[in-house]
Amino acid sequence: MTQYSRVSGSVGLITLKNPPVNQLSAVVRHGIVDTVQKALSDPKVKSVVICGQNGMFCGGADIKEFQTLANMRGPPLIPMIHSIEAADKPVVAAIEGGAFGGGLELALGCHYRIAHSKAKVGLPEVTLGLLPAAGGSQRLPRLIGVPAALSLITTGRHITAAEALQLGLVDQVADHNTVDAAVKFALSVAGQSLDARRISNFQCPPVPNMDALFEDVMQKVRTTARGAIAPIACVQAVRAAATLPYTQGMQREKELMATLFTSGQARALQYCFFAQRVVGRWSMPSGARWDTSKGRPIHKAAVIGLGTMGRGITVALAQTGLSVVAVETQEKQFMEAKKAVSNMLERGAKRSGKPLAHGKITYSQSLQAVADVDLVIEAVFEDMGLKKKVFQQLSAVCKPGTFLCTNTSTLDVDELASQTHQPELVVGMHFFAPAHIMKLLEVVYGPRSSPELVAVVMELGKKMGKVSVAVGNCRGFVGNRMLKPYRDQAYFLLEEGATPQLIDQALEEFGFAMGAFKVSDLSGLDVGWKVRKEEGLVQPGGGSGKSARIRNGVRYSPLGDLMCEQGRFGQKTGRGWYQYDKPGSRDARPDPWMHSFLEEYRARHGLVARRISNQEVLERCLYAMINEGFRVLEDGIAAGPEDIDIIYVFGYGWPRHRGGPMFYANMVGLEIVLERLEHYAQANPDMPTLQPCSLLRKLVASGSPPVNKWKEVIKNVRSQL
Ligand SMILES: CCC/C=C/C(=O)SCCNC(=O)CCNC(=O)[C@H](O)C(C)(C)COP(=O)([O-])OP(=O)([O-])OC[C@H]1O[C@@H](n2cnc3c(N)ncnc32)[C@H](O)[C@@H]1OP(=O)([O-])[O-]
Repeated sequence: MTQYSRVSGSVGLITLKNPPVNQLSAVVRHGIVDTVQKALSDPKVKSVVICGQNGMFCGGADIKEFQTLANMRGPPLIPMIHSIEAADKPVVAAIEGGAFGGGLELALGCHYRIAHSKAKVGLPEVTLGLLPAAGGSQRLPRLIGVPAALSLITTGRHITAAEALQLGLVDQVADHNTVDAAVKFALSVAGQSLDARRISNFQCPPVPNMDALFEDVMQKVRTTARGAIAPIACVQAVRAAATLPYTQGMQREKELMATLFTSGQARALQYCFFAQRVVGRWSMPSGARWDTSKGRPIHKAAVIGLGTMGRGITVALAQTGLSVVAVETQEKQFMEAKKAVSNMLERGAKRSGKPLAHGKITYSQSLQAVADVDLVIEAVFEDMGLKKKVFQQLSAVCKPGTFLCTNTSTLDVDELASQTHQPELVVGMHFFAPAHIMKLLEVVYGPRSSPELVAVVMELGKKMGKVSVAVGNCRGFVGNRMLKPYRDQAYFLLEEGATPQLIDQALEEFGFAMGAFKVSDLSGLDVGWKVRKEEGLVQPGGGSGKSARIRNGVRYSPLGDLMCEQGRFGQKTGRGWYQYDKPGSRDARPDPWMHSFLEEYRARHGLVARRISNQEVLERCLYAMINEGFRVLEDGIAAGPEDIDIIYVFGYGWPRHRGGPMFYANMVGLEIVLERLEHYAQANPDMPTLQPCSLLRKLVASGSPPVNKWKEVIKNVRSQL
């Protein structure tokens, strides 16, 4: 797992060999300790180079080893890195590919660092609920200063070799063979004094107003962390580096890490890391899979409809380098969209430093312009009649074999597919607004969709930098289907005595970016109203008598309809569940009007307001959503709990440090979730979404296995259906 050789006569070359990313598993740490010892005791060796095989320096500690402490055998990282730093022969890190986490900490223990120009480095431990606890939190601020170290350690962001050179994190950047460059460099520094190269001996560069700096950073981090504890511990560790001698700083680093390491948050974040990779290995109920289905290259794509979603999708496609035909038939929208897309591209280029992608887009007002494209994404208004028409036209205009995709967020993808000559070439591509920024893409296949098309779209998603999750077709797919019972419970709680701000506060304290009512104001109450009207659910004035709060035999809250009747559509009208300074403003303030509106509503329906606790808000909203998640699994709409969790983390603002709804249910305890659902279902027999799903019961009966073991139980439940 580590290879040792002597090169150029006097350089000991240590190569880390542990695919896929040369992670520092126990056997690699053993290898490093042994080979460093060998090099230092060999009189012929005057200097040492450490590199990684296959163009990758090191991806850090082996995250799989964190799952159980028992796995963490072998030499610990800290003394291993100390012994490298204390060596009396120069040690040079040759960084190709990347040096992340423990990998960068290893490099910081070396006396010199040479990076390839395409390499990236970073300390991403915070994203795994940890901190750089192999001396990284103490060495990095000593090397590059407190502000830059705080920025890297609290965000975990990866930086380029050029930025690392500018910060003084690496000493040299090589354009060609980095190992050769490092060997040459090692020969040139052999025999030189290392006193000034041991970072642990450095003082942190002084910072004016240090207390104010840390207070400011801590405040910002607390706001963005939304309850995550690792970013806060990272600030505390860097503060220790800035204020304490190295050994005491290391002690603080160790104490902070001990708290984080065993926290549920670290488990949740590490679960998310692996879940994100699991969803890439998609499968369909037909047995088609990611590794047996091959796509074909897409050279030219089209977007139909240039409203908000269509514009974002056009930008996302153009930024991958594809040629894009952007079609909008309405003159006014066409002109506005051209301008908006151009602005979005310019902003994107500025942000990323990548060249502008203007030339990639051709605009047209005619559907005929898409005749020669390989793939079309329809993004017209969310109306089944309109979408059906577009699909009929596309089927007639496009060349045979063109993949047709719809950006619908809830409508039936199979019904749209049935409008075309080749229904197997139709899938859903459910983007989230703004489509060029939001990471999630739900790829919705139907029973007839070809695996080739799913492979094409999953690959395209990857190129656009999306986290793509393949899911089956049903109303709302996975994300919006689970959102409905969550939102319904929020409405019911309002009827029972809560306020929008009480509910939102409970959800935001839990870690959601925004509570249910702020989200509703942002996306517009009129959107759901239109859908409910089409479904025949809306009664003027909300209806009267007992039936006003019942539709199709189940509980219904007309509150949203009443709000819309008053023109309260949310941010766009300056009034919604909250009030805003002016239409379009984002600063939500509680609206005293809401108090009398709710009181009057409750009086009309004979409801007596009661005190609602935060716990009840969380249990009712989240467990209803989780219960629907179990139904999604039972129905085979999602391949596994990881798919659901990744959808919620990347598309719905679910706090990543809580691992996604299904992981969270497991953390709470499935038996507790079941018991609370039974309790609420009994109290509300007209709310079927609170009736515990049979899969949840089966899992509890099977001893509540961990999430990664659910698939077995799900298979059994499905085979009995
Ligand atoms: C005291 C302790 C202090 C130190 C703490 C740390 O170092 S914490 C660690 C700090 N380090 C990090 O947080 C870095 C985490 N890693 C990354 O960010 C990226 O993997 C990458 C940028 C290194 C490569 O991106 P890419 O898109 O080229 O590739 P990809 O992402 O698809 O991964 C390929 C495969 O490698 C696997 N795997 C990867 N890393 C690890 C690991 N450390 N371990 C185990 N496995 C790892 C990954 O699961 C996947 O396996 P699969 O699914 O094929 O079976």
